[in-house]
Amino acid sequence: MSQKTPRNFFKPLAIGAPDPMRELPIRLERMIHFVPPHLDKVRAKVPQMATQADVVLANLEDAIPADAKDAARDGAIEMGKMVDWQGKGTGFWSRVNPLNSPWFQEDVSRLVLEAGEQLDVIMLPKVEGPWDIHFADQYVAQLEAKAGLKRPILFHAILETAQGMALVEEIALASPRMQGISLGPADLAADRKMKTTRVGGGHPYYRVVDDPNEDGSKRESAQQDPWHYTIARMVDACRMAGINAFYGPFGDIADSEACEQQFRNAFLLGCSGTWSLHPSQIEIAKRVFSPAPDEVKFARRILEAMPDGTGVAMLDGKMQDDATWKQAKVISDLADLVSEKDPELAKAYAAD
Ligand SMILES: CC(C)(COP(=O)(O)OP(=O)(O)OC[C@H]1O[C@@H](n2cnc3c(N)ncnc32)[C@H](O)[C@@H]1OP(=O)(O)O)[C@@H](O)C(=O)NCCC(=O)NCCSC(=O)C[C@H](O)C(=O)O
Ligand SMILES: [Mg+2]
Repeated sequence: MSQKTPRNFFKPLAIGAPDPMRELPIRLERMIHFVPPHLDKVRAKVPQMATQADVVLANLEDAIPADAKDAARDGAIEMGKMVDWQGKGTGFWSRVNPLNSPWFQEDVSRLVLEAGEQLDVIMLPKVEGPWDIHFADQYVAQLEAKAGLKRPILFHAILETAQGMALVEEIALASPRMQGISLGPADLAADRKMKTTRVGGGHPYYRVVDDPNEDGSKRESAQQDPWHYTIARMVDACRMAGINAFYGPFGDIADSEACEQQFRNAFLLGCSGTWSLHPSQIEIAKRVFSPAPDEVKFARRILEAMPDGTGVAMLDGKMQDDATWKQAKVISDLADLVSEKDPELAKAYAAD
């Protein structure tokens, strides 16, 4: 047997560690905002970021130079103390270095021992299979016990290798700590030997061409989304495991239009949120990952038309039944969550 028995699945992995969560906390996580914590100037903006973003993440991995890893770790721990994260309702996460790096052990031990009370989620990069989650799970349980934590720290895996992709379902199910999974399009592209230097988004050469025209005139063509299969599979794995799927980074900070479209495709396919690498992407993510007022109003009309969620109804010429009721519930529940945090949108959702 390669799986734990059902009774053992929810047992703490170390004596004195907190009980694993049976249900994930319901949180609004439209964007995970990346902060380079070794930069004093950017770290000073963290209290302001905490009022704007749903989640603020101290990044210790890629984009942090090797000679700044210690300073980034110190900065991450300071970030934990800069804000009353739980009081504010903003998530505080950190992305640690990979398990095979010289930094992983100290990243995790210092974060859990010195900022464990504040830390909601550890983001684990380059997860290859469930064994990576099991190792980190056991290690964090020991540290939680040592720190006397009462609330378990959750895990978020990044899909960045072909092997991780092939085992995404097993990764999603590996531990009750699993909160979600993000796409890491830059590392995944490299590992798959895709021919691109971009961080997410489309590519001008990835397209389909219309059939030839009889008059020999120029054939139309359109760009396709090279991430469609990956995101759809990630969403299925996550939702099967009862955890959340996230898009990931969009590296062309200047191209806000393409960023918005990539985020929107991910939202429509089932993702809960994305990453923001620059303050300008926070607003884009907020716009995209909050349902549109028109959609919310129509969803609520469906719920009202079928109060017990069964039967059939017609609304504006469109058939509604038990399945569309469930779709409407997804949108209406998300709107309720957004409304708790965003009075402007709450008003827009309530307006006639
Ligand atoms: C991408 C950046 C290096 C751009 O920084 P900069 O050139 O300073 O941008 P601006 O001049 O436009 O900045 C305007 C002001 O905003 C502040 N700023 C910039 N970024 C942030 C931020 N993330 N949080 C808070 N504040 C920020 C600047 O300091 C300016 O302030 P002021 O001077 O007072 O006006 C930079 O945005 C950055 O470093 N972003 C994070 C990059 C990152 O984390 N990359 C790693 C994640 S993606 C990845 O790892 C790939 C993935 O794993 C995969 O495999 O796909
Ligand atoms: Mg990466």
